Amino acid sequence: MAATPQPADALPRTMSEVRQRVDALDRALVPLLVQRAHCMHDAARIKQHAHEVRDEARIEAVVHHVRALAVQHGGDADFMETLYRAMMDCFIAYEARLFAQRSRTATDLERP
Ligand SMILES: O=C(O)C(=O)C[C@]1(C(=O)O)C=C[C@@H](O)C=C1
Repeated sequence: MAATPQPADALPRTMSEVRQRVDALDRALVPLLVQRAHCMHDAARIKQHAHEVRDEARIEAVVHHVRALAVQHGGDADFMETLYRAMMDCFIAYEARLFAQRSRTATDLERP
């Protein structure tokens, strides 16, 4: 998502150009998402009880934060909230799986 609208002469004219831009953004995004997923390993190691994995108060705090960040970067707060709620559901499912594995093996997980 660009911080400011692009000048008309810099706008992509073809789908190939649009997709090149999307691919470049994904190359930047995926490593950050991998790092975010690594935080779930840490959370699954630190949390003591399965009911702590989903933390509604923290979810609302993250949503509040990313809505403000979206606006700050010229984006749409409602879109960012929808994206983050769906994404956090995925992270929570991932963390729950890690927590269950940890509980089964009764050993602390190491970061990959
Ligand atoms: O902050 C936590 O407790 C986390 O485990 C991280 C995270 C997140 O994806 O940001 C995931 C699960 C919780 O429900 C809240 C937030």
